[in-house]
Amino acid sequence: MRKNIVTLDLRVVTSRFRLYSTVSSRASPNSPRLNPKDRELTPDEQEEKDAEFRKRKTEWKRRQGGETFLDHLIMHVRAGRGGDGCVAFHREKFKPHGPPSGGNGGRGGDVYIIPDPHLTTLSSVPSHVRGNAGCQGMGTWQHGRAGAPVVLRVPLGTVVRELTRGDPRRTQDEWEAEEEPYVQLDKDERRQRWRERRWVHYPTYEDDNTGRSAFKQAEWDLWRSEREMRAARRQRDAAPLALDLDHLPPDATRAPDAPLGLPRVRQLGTLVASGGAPGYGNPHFHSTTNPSPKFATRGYEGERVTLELELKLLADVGLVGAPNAGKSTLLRALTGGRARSAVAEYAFTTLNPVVGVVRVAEDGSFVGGEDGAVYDETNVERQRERELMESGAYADALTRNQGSLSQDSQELLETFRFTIADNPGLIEDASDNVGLGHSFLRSMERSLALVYVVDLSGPAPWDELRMLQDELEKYKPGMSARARMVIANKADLLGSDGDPEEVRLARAKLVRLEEFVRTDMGNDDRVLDVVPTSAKYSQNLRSIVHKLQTYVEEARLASSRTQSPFPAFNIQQL
Ligand SMILES: Nc1nc2c(ncn2[C@@H]2O[C@H](COP(=O)(O)OP(=O)(O)OP(=O)(O)O)[C@@H](O)[C@H]2O)c(=O)[nH]1
Ligand SMILES: [Mg+2]
Repeated sequence: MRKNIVTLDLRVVTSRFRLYSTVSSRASPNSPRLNPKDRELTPDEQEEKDAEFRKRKTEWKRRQGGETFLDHLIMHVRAGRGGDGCVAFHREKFKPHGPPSGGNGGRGGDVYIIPDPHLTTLSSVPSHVRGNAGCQGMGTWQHGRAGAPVVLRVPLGTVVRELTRGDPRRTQDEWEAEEEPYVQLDKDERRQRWRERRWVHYPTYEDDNTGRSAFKQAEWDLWRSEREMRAARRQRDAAPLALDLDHLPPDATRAPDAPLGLPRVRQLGTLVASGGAPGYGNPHFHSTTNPSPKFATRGYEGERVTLELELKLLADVGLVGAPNAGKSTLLRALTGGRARSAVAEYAFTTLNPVVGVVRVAEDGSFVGGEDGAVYDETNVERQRERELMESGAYADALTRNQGSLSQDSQELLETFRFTIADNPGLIEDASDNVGLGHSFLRSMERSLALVYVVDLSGPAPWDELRMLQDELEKYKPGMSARARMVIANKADLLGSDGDPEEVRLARAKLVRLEEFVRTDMGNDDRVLDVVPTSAKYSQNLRSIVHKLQTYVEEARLASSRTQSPFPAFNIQQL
């Protein structure tokens, strides 16, 4: 009793303390005790803070040598374990020997995988996944709750492969893992262990159970069903999982004949590991010959699989260039500012590849590509936007829908569309993980065409170009053969003041670059196109889009010819 009072007192003290602490944390913002760090920042200070944060992030990422852009991952998945069955008997007044009433266990939780368009790298995807276990059955016929499914979200464009037996990176499956500790034991001991793992006995009845014929029969049945489960698992090995998650699953919907008002079914994606089978409660073993079964079974382990995840970005064209060449600016200009790629004057602004869609109309114009539109650094644009907002310029502005009406007419004429990927900057010796490394090039391996972006205002764009080509070759021999064009960006910086001498020098520089490309970079069958442009001021973008469209069309045609789903039609056979 004394002890209870002390506990009660303590509780009062803690609740008072809690009350006090909530009051003090809600102090008014003008209170002199407020931490100066919590003061609201002015927009300029906020901008500065953001820039500082982004720079620190870049530095951190550079120190990792690009290894934080994960496009390859080995994932170990374990589905949930099934819940154990329960041994219980019903108890009621005037009924001393009630019927068996132990509930079954719950099924172990499954593990599913689904593509998510909001993710861009595999770094947020866990490498070890465990499903939720099913709950145990309980007395009074209460079945255990099934384990909730785990849904793994991976970026759109992820390829999932199950590792098969014999692959050193694969971990044991559930049956192998269960047997491993007992390999050294003799037959009787193994049988004994198996029994311990599979059965739940009514307290003190274990020895009695094992001598009964009903138990032996149940054991034999269990053994047979287990053999079938093992065989089914082995069959699964023969057809390992292979998924190409490059399409979003259709919207979550009801079945067409479902009654109105029923909630929509949540999309779970594809099943990768199913949860373990649950154990049976003792009523399952009830029969005329065994009216009072004092045993139940335990749940099984869930499936264990090892998956290899690889992220392939689904871009038709990949931009390759040194840091600060203007790749992100170009992507934004080509997509009318829709692709959200950060642009800033410091190197390695882009940390992960970003994909944008270029939509081309019949007359060669493309959505958003007005001549002379300016795509400045992202923070400058944000600042300008904020100033407009504060000046009230948006008060009478058209809404987004009204504004896009004029664009809609253009979109109606859209005849071709392709995707283009902006990449982090590539520098010399990226293959030794300098800068951001070059692991991001893996996602470019399958793109139909590569485009070099160089800074024409730099001292020697040709050296930059040679370095880019060498790095591509170091990453994968033959990769540079996929390059089709050189974009000489920042042409606006040359001869901009109209001085004829400057203009002449700029022309000479471009001619020298073209000469270099023709003599040193072309392969036997084709010479790369060289196009001067200014991504920032949207100059000469139409011809770039036209050329890109031609490359993509050619490559799509070639690949559809090589992988035709229809066998060649032979008229002689008719
Ligand atoms: N004058 C001029 N400046 C440009 C042009 N294109 C880009 N810039 C500027 O060059 C700087 C770098 O541009 P980004 O687009 O971030 O370059 P990036 O190649 O994506 O750089 P990383 O992401 O760091 O590899 C920014 O300050 C841009 O405003 C251009 O055509 N003309
Ligand atoms: Mg960039």
